[in-house]
Amino acid sequence: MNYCLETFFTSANINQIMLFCRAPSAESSTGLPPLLTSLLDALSRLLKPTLPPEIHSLLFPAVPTRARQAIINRYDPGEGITPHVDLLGRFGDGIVGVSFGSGCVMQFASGLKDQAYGVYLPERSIIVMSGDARYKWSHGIEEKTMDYVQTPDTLSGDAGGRWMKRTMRISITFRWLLPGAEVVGGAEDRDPSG
Ligand SMILES: O=C(O)CCC(=O)C(=O)O
Ligand SMILES: [Fe+2]
Repeated sequence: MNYCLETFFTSANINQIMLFCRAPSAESSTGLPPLLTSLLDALSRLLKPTLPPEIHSLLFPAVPTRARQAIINRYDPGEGITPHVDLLGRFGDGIVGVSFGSGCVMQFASGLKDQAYGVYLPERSIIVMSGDARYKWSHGIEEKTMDYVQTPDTLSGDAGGRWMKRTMRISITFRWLLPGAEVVGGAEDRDPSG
């Protein structure tokens, strides 16, 4: 969190940073900053026991052959992101992200099924999107300063949920760039889905 604030979010009007890294074999690739590389290593380690092996190797291949993007978003309380599916023409399957500083509810909606769910992403939690979650469901964050959350202790009883106040949240999300998509430029590069 402090690294991001000191390195990237040095002024109030910067709230999104994108970093790109080519596949290791590519010439002139400097790679991601060491802190993000260590974060990826930690995610790989932490998720190994829980993710299905094919999803784990999709996210953390032994030898990456594709270019990767890290997108870092900063949200002050009350800010959010419009529901979207990450750009189909730019990003591949397998998205992994971490919340820092604050939790928030992420809304998932499926137009096809006419269904919507809010999922609380606690601070320091990891989210993985793949398959239908990546392609068929939109995700977004409502512009709120608090989220009403049912916690495990309230789910079963009738005590209801709890209001969780948002503080500044920084998310770091890693996505694969589709072949050719590592060539950056043009108006579409700044959009709600990054
Ligand atoms: O802040 C987040 O966790 C989500 C960011 C996101 O969906 C995006 O940048 O495409
Ligand atoms: Fe997204």
